[in-house]
Amino acid sequence: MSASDEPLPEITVVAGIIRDGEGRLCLSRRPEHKHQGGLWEFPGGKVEPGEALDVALARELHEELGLDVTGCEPFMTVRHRYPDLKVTLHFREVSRYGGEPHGREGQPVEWVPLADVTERAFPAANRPVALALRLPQEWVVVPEGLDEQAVITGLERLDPQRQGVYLRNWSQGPSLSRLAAVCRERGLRFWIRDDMALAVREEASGLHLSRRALMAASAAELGGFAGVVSAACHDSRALERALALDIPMAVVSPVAATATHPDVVPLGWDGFAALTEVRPLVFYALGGLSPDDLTTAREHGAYGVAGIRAFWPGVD
Ligand SMILES: Nc1nc2c([nH]c(=O)n2[C@H]2C[C@H](O)[C@@H](COP(=O)(O)OP(=O)(O)OP(=O)(O)O)O2)c(=O)[nH]1
Ligand SMILES: [Mg+2]
Repeated sequence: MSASDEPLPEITVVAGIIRDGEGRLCLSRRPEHKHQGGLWEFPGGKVEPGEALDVALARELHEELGLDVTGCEPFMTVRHRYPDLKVTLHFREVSRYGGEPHGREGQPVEWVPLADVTERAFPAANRPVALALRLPQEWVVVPEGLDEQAVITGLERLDPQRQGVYLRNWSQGPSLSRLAAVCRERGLRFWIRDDMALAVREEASGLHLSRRALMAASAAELGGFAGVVSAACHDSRALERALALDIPMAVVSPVAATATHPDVVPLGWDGFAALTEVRPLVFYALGGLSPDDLTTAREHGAYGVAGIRAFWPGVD
């Protein structure tokens, strides 16, 4: 057996997304002599055998930063293969803690504004998490059959902190400019379908590629887009295509059965997890879900949930 055939060591790590009152993130710098030394990280460390993730995170953040963590929720999971090590990184949002973080092991610790986080040099596994921090946890597809005024009313009720919107059926046609203006004015992140020139012109936050556009796209062309490109994916072929094009976000469906596609076999959460595992993208789960499925989605490799009617603000 040659060295390259030997199985890589594998570790499970838990790391904290810790914010202060101004929304800045707590980052620390890894000591030079450690794996990925000198790079910035979300504080945390290895999970011990049989240890629950919450317990491991509280222990690590106490050891490394002197924090007392009393609440945390799943944020996202990234699986990454370094040349010398396979890591499963469970990132968790720290929702309640006491104390002020300080480097108890001599490591530099800083509060970094969200806009500056991507400037820091991170280990390669952190790429999806650095992007996810800037993305909404709910990706809302505008339902069909509404008139323009009803869409505007809905857009005005979405929460820009938590939600982004896909102007799917409105991506072409005369209403688009008016709807895009409402989104920009409200600071609501919005995606346009397939047409990159239009997405640039409307200053869209994102360009969402249907399967057909995904298969036809070129990396050179997409590289010129400053926003976030996402891809509609139903199978590993589409995901491989997205990876080859360096697309950072994928909307994977259908997780559950939907009325709109009764003939399609749903992935189920296990199928979703199998499809997304070991692929360094930011995933949204779509199909038969509601906003209440966020935690389940995050436990199966997604960062966010996507949907149509169950996410669209009701008109009362
Ligand atoms: N904490 C943390 N580790 C990360 C991140 N990104 C990333 O690739 N890693 C990798 C680097 C390491 O291989 C591994 C974390 O292991 P570690 O050496 O910090 O573990 P530990 O805190 O338990 O330290 P030790 O007791 O083994 O010295 O995960 C990240 O954002 N935060
Ligand atoms: Mg550590």
